[in-house]
Amino acid sequence: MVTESSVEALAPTTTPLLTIDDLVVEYPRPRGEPVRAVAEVSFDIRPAEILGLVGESGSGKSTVGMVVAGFLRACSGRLVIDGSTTEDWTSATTSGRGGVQMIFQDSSTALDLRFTVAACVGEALAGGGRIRRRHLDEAQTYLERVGLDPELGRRKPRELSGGQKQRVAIARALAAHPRLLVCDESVSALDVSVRAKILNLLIKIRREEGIAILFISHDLAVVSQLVDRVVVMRRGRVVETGDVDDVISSPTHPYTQALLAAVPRLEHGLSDAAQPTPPALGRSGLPPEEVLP
Ligand SMILES: Nc1ncnc2c1ncn2[C@@H]1O[C@H](COP(=O)(O)OP(=O)(O)OP(=O)(O)O)[C@@H](O)[C@H]1O
Repeated sequence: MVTESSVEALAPTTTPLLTIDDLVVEYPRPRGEPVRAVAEVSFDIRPAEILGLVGESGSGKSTVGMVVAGFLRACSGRLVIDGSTTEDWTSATTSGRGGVQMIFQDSSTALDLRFTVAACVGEALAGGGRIRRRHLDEAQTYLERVGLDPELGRRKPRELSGGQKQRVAIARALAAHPRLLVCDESVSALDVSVRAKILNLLIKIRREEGIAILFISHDLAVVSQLVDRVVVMRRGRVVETGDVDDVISSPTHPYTQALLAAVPRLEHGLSDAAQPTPPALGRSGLPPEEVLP
């Protein structure tokens, strides 16, 4: 378990957990030129850091997340994760990349709806092998870790609420012992109070388990509550990167300024008394406390 002081010791001079250099991704088309979705994207993620990836729809965020998680091949570029370099993109597989787990907006896509909740988590513990009694028993501890009653393990995913399903998806991801969690619009479909609870859970996971998180969202207001640093993408390219406090208080790129202007509750800064106070993140490198409502 990573303690607060050890997380502090990891930031920010430590070797990055993940480095992406000059990533280029194209989607082939049956006819005509391929679609270039991502061009020359570079950034890194430090151990136990929460990095936000923001931008409007179609800016390439999910594409980057899918490459990081190993579900999609890049055309060129370099990805170093935990010291091992990927340049041969033909090695990307549908089973994803070791050490990285991805959680989507619709958790149903990651859960086998025929299974019980315990079996969905147990499947990850079984590592592709047969799900045994001990995996189902151990699954209960993972359900508890994400704040679910282990009794829910007997249900099928369709018998759960959206927030509960998202917790199961997180439990399943944790069961695979990732170093990095890619969350792609993972809270976007949830109502405000459930969303806050899931954000708090991600904060707890980072604090207690030292897992880094790449948090993909079009919603700067949500991102500002959670992340240490932010990468802003537009039309497949990175336009701005920085500590979230700096980017929100003094955005340098006109596109970031426009994105911020489109978020009324951030317009007058994070200290707006009408809004929940976001955690003091970024500069200190300290893990945040659970301050969300
Ligand atoms: N399978 C695909 N085939 C062809 N083009 C694609 C495919 N998937 C995405 N694209 C294109 O790649 C670009 C980036 O898409 P991507 O989904 O990565 O953006 P995004 O920022 O995650 O958007 P959103 O927030 O709407 O999910 C877009 O122009 C999109 O139309």
